Amino acid sequence: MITISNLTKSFGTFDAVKSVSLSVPKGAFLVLVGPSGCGKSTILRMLAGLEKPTGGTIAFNDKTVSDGERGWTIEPSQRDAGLVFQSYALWPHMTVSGNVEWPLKVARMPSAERKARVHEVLTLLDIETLGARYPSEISGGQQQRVAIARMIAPKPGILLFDEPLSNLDAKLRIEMRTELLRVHRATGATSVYVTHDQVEAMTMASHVAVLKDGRIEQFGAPGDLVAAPRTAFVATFVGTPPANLIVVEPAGDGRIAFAGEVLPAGFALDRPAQAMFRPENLGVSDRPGARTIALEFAEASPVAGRVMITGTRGDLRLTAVVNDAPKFAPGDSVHFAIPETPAALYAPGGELLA
Ligand SMILES: Nc1ncnc2c1ncn2[C@@H]1O[C@H](COP(=O)(O)OP(=O)(O)OP(=O)(O)O)[C@@H](O)[C@H]1O
Repeated sequence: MITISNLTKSFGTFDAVKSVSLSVPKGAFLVLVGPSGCGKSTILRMLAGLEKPTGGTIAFNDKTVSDGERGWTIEPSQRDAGLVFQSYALWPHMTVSGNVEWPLKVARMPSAERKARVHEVLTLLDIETLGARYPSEISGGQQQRVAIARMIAPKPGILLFDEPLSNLDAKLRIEMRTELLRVHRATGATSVYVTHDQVEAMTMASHVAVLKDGRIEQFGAPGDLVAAPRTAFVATFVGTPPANLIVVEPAGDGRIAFAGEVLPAGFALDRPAQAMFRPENLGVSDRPGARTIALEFAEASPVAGRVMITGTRGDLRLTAVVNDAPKFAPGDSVHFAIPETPAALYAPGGELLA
């Protein structure tokens, strides 16, 4: 179990992490996701004990390991947490087995037990035949497996991952996601995983925290975030593809105005807002219709037997996912049909209205 309470971190006058609170049960796979600079690595480094919080506390299994108010933090090596970075940082002069055995030597585990444990984790990661090789003699994907084997060898209760798959090619990354989850389950540990890739977050997490500017925008199960995004930012950040957000203004007589168009609306609006429409709720046509708006065709791509069409006009960008669509060429007009009622309405500042 991990409990983070009012965690803050300032670098001089800059607040990188602002009063973050969340709690996950033992065995959870928590993903911290958000755009570059949102503070996710700083939170992970505080969990690892590499960085002292400015305020707030971190507890592992009800034991406080960092306390910002009192200004103390338990050493990284004493926290029962293992860390894997984006760069594998294996010791080049040691074999694969030597690398994995090292933390066990440091922990003074007897030799026979050490050898058995090394064999066990290399087998778990499917690299038991590579034990005698040096890091320069194995592939990037294999090196990352060794780094993970080395982290889990001493059986830490908390596994920390900082963008561990971002150096791998796309296919290997997808394979390694499944592998990592298998290892996570086999260890029974609680994992925290940092990524800027929302697809990775949504496919791997039991719990997701979406971060922006050092704050949690929303914390919950992946499905809940997609089904009910609490802020406009979350709505446009999660989902494949993410939802459309249109700035709308009241235009009198139950109508709304956006992007120079006026359409009848199925909802009351008395001030400007951001309306969210899901890609699967928009229609596309090569001809105008009753509730359509014309955008310039940008791109089309197949997604799981359906087709995703994107159009742009100035700042407005709409994406629809439909069963089939006419063939569009660059420069064509795509007429997007807009439902009467949006899936959600957000204030101009991003808070959920309805
Ligand atoms: N040691 C430091 N001194 C000053 N500012 C820092 C320091 N470490 C991080 N920051 C700043 O804190 C903010 C959060 O950084 P952090 O590395 O946590 O972001 P991130 O979400 O992990 O981003 P990325 O995905 O780019 O790694 C950034 O604006 C960063 O410049």
